[in-house]
Amino acid sequence: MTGILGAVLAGGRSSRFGSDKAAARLGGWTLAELSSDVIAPHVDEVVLIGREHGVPDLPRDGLGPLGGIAAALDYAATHGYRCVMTIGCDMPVVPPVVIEALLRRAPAYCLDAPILGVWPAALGAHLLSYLEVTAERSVMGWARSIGALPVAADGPVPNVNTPQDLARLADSLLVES
Ligand SMILES: Nc1nc2c(ncn2[C@@H]2O[C@H](COP(=O)(O)OP(=O)(O)OP(=O)(O)O)[C@@H](O)[C@H]2O)c(=O)[nH]1
Repeated sequence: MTGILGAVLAGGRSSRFGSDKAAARLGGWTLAELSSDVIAPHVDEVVLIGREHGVPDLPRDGLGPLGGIAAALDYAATHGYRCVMTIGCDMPVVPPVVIEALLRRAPAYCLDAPILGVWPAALGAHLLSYLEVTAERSVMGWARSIGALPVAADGPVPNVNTPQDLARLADSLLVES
């Protein structure tokens, strides 16, 4: 057993964005690269999870981010990791203090952006049966069901869903999008 796997969820449809969000650029880097950089200092390895990325999703459509988390937990368990920190590829800016709070309280998720969380790798089987027996697809719903602690960010955690979100974030950081 080693430490923590970092998993950037980079699948989904990006329908509100209009093209693959993971590849959109902010200040010269892709959103997926920036989200990887957010968690990289806190984990042992970072992988991208999604159909066209490093670790494939579960072979089942329509699961959304929870399907990506299930694929990450499976990768973590089969590679000897104790737990997984997940982040969306659309979360390029997160205060380090939020990441540290999540790691201290694991299992825990960010109240303002529940895809950002730390989960024991051993929960993979639980998540698979949860996806079988419920129609619930929100990460927060599953997080509550396992008793994960909500961590308040106490500040903005920007989430890029639309080109306007990206433009606003670029303006606030004084960089190009
Ligand atoms: N691996 C994986 N990641 C996903 C999946 N669905 C969503 N995500 C990721 O989860 C995060 C939040 O996704 P959403 O914005 O809710 O959904 P989306 O499909 O990307 O975008 P919309 O079509 O606009 O809702 C993003 O980082 C997505 O890349 C999925 O099925 N698999």
